Amino acid sequence: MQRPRLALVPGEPAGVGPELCVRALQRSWDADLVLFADGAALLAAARHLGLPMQRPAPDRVSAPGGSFVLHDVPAAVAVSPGVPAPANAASTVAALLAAADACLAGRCQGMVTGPVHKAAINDGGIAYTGTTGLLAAHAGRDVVMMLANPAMRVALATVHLPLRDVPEALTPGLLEDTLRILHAALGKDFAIGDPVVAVLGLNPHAGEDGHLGREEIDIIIPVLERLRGEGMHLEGPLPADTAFLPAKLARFDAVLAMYHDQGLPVLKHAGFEQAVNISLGLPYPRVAVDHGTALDLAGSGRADPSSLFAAIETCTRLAAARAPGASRHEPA
Ligand SMILES: NC(=O)c1ccc[n+]([C@@H]2O[C@H](COP(=O)([O-])OP(=O)(O)OC[C@H]3O[C@@H](n4cnc5c(N)ncnc54)[C@H](O)[C@@H]3O)[C@@H](O)[C@H]2O)c1
Ligand SMILES: N[C@H](C(=O)O)[C@H](O)COP(=O)(O)O
Repeated sequence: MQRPRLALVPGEPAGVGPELCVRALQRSWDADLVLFADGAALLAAARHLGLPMQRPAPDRVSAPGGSFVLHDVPAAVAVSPGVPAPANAASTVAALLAAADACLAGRCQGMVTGPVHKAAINDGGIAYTGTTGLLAAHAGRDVVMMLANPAMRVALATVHLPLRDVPEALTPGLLEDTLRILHAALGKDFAIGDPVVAVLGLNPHAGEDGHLGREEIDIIIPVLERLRGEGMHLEGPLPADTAFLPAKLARFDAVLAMYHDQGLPVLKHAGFEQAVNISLGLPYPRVAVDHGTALDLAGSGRADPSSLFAAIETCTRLAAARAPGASRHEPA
């Protein structure tokens, strides 16, 4: 089977993304990496880290030791590590969309992204709630965010919303679409037959039979009953405070949390370094780091590249599993 070509996008150029990409370019992978980035910021990060980096040339292939293929998306103003410039919001988004276009056109077989600073993009005048939403709108698909590490997979019914907006956003339609996308991806991308999904309640103690909130009774339970009728193996709604107890978690292929901070603190606590963020439902595999821009570390050389490395490995396996004629295997 051919090695997949993966689009690698550092994300916010003033964050740790460029230096983590430079570290990735020192290693050999089972994929060819094509950088969609500001080449000057990458070269500056390499100089700063004292790592080799060859000037990109059109005929170059990626190889360990800093040789890389570049789709150059120059930043509007010089990059200063640790200080995002709103003027660079457009080029940060343009790099993500150029990589998405390469994936949609089949020139790349997957996308790996570093962290993006949501406030910097919005301060630059571009409405942006996250890269998952950007890529979903660009592809015209409904997409589900799922984070995974060796201990667990956690998908989210709602993502980057103010907490006060969550109950209203949690409609039967949204929940049903989310569960269908999650169920299909666990089968197609992760080769799990008849996956078991734990669905959390929204309220404390899953609403305590309606005494602590009615979303479980009015929204979640009817959707679960409907989808169970189609044969999906769904447990819940479970009280979130005990759903992650190891003995329970071991029975689930994935947990669906109702909102961002219901599920992600548990996952990130259990393994920040090895966790990755996978977009389910896109026409191509997209995997991101689980951490943010770490502006406090940018330029220090102390940022841990483990999540980016795990994202490259996961995306390589997902791309290989989707390749024509691929045998089915468990990719992550
Ligand atoms: N994948 C993404 O695009 C992504 C993910 C999460 C947060 N963000 C964004 O990043 C920005 C900053 O978010 P935050 O401060 O809440 O989270 P953060 O992950 O940037 O930082 C939280 C803490 O973790 C540390 N940390 C993060 N990455 C690290 C690494 N690779 N190695 C060592 N330590 C690391 C930081 O130094 C900090 O102490 C926000 O705009 C947020 O929305 C983006
Ligand atoms: N919710 C993600 C996390 O906590 O890791 C993160 O903010 C990035 O999401 P996007 O890939 O949609 O930007």
